[in-house]
Amino acid sequence: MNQDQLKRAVAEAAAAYIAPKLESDTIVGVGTGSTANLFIDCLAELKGKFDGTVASSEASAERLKAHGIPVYDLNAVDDVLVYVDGADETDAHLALIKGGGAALTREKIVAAVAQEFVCIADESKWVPVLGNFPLPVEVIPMARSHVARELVKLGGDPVYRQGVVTDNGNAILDVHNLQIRTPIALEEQINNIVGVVTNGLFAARNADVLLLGGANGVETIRAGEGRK
Ligand SMILES: O=C(CO)[C@H](O)[C@H](O)COP(=O)(O)O
Repeated sequence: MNQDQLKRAVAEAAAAYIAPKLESDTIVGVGTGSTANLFIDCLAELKGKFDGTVASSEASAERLKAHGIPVYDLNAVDDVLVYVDGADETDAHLALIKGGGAALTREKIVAAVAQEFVCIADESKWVPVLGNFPLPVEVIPMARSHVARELVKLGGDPVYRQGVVTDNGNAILDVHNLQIRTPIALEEQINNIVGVVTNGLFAARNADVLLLGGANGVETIRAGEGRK
């Protein structure tokens, strides 16, 4: 299977994973990116079996609405049963790098609210140590140079993502050349830099379940259990 087929397989697996949990009042959190888009298409098949969704980006909200799936403001819902989203990298603890699609802040908010975070990824995203994928950091535009200098002090090489404005009106710095051996500590350290909105490490709130698509099909990996 090529990468697109693997993405489709994990999207279908996610729909099958959540289907038995859905009730008429269920709100599903929906992520952003090409894998999440395929999940949205699968979710359309389950329309009517749940109440609606909250989306982690304007792009995902548009795709959901195009399928006729209700999209709620997060402030209007009490509970998100499950959040399904892709990732740019995952380690064996299901700590993630996300934000390749610049939606990291809203993704982190919906993941924080959700009872369960199901990550969907193809095998290329599985890494021994996070950091080969440049770590996205969302910054308030006027703080961009300050934050970049602080990121250099942490050993990274920040690169301004030209021409990208997040859904929140902010800029993205992609931090290259980090070997992230203590993701929870680094996530906190970067978030403490004045001017940072958030960074793409999902380590303090990692995924609970990873549906990983590879040559042998889709593996279900639970946080704390490792790969069988
Ligand atoms: O974090 C994200 C968007 O901000 C995506 O989940 C991540 O970039 C993976 O994208 P794709 O499924 O297209 O490989």
